[in-house]
Amino acid sequence: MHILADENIPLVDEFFAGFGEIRRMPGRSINRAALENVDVLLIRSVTRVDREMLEGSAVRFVGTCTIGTDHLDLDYFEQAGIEWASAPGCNARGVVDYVLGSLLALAEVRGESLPRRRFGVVGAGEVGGRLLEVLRGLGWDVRVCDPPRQVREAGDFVSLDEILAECDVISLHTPLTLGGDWPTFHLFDQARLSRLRPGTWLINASRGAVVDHAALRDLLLQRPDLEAVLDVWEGEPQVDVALASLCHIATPHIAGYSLDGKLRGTAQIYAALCAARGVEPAIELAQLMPGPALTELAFASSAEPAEMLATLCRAVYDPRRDDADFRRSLLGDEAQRRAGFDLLRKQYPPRREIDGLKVRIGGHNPALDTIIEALGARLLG
Ligand SMILES: NC(=O)C1=CN([C@@H]2O[C@H](COP(=O)(O)OP(=O)(O)OC[C@H]3O[C@@H](n4cnc5c(N)ncnc54)[C@H](O)[C@@H]3O)[C@@H](O)[C@H]2O)C=CC1
Ligand SMILES: O=C(O)C(=O)[C@H](O)COP(=O)(O)O
Repeated sequence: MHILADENIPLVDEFFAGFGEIRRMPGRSINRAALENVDVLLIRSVTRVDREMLEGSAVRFVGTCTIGTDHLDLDYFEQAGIEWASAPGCNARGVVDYVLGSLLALAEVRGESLPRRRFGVVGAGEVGGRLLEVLRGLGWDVRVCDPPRQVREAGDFVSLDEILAECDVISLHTPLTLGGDWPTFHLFDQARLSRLRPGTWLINASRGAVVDHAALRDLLLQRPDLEAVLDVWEGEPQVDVALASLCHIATPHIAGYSLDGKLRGTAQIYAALCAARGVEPAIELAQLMPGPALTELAFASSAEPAEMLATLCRAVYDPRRDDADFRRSLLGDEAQRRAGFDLLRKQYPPRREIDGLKVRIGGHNPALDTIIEALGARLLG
């Protein structure tokens, strides 16, 4: 079996060497010509895989080590009988940690208390669903908009109009879709953006084109009361530099880049290929996952809850560092900026997830216990 893999997929040898010969390439360079004799294609989000690329090739399995599938022509895969797999939920926790870090940064700079805000989560799947759980666990006021789920199940869902009218933090977690009943391309267009409540914070760590970038740029120029956090960009690796300079946090599509999330993505595709080939999985992620550098944090029971929350989150991940690195990369010309976008992602330092934390409290304080539980961290006895 011949496997072609994006060079940025970690642990490819450890998981896939038993299947055959592995060749690696930069994901953006994978094209039709590169597929000669390739049976299995392992990619990330930067490789568009469609009929034009695959027709006439030997590829019979496409695995994307990502949550998103908007870079795949799934209708064509179905027609052509090509098996495929994505990695649902693999890096969802990383995105939640990114949103938490962004909220803490915004609260600090605006001098605001997060529990006083009303949060709107748009899209409550793997990422939005986990975010919702954490925010509600913290006792914060959250509204959820997810029309596809709303038609399938009971729940306290609200419309997008209600989110716009009632929420002053809006976090977007939908897939990027062009068709269907609830398309999300430019879901936040000029008309919807203009309805943001005074002082709203808008966070997009889903896909760039869910927000109309030109409209957001114009709005931010007119409305200094608003704050934006963008991890994803229309047309990335090209970035609207003027828009980035207006954002409070701007990052190069790394919200989900926890080490745990990346390794889980590879492991999920390995499991899917094993299932597709009728092979019993022989490799376990737990054996390959390194231990975290930060093993434990300890607080006195007199710790102030809001400060403990910020300390816990920032000890594991603070997106302001990624924001600073990204802004420096935007100082070059366009070619340098595009290269910088990819390089920051390729050389991303290991980052762990907040729910892997172990926390010790010296004494009893139920408010602190609630925070630890909401974050999914482990309270040590
Ligand atoms: N920035 C990053 O590093 C990462 C970004 N992502 C992106 O985050 C997004 C969410 O990922 P998941 O939660 O795993 O996806 P998911 O498919 O599990 O959940 C998406 C949810 O959005 C809902 N939805 C669909 N259309 C909607 C609409 N018009 N309005 C409101 N809700 C709608 C769906 O019903 C579903 O519940 C995707 O775009 C994914 O590609 C995922 C991981 C990392
Ligand atoms: O999983 C997803 O979906 C994401 O957005 C990933 O974080 C994207 O990572 P790359 O595949 O672009 O490395």
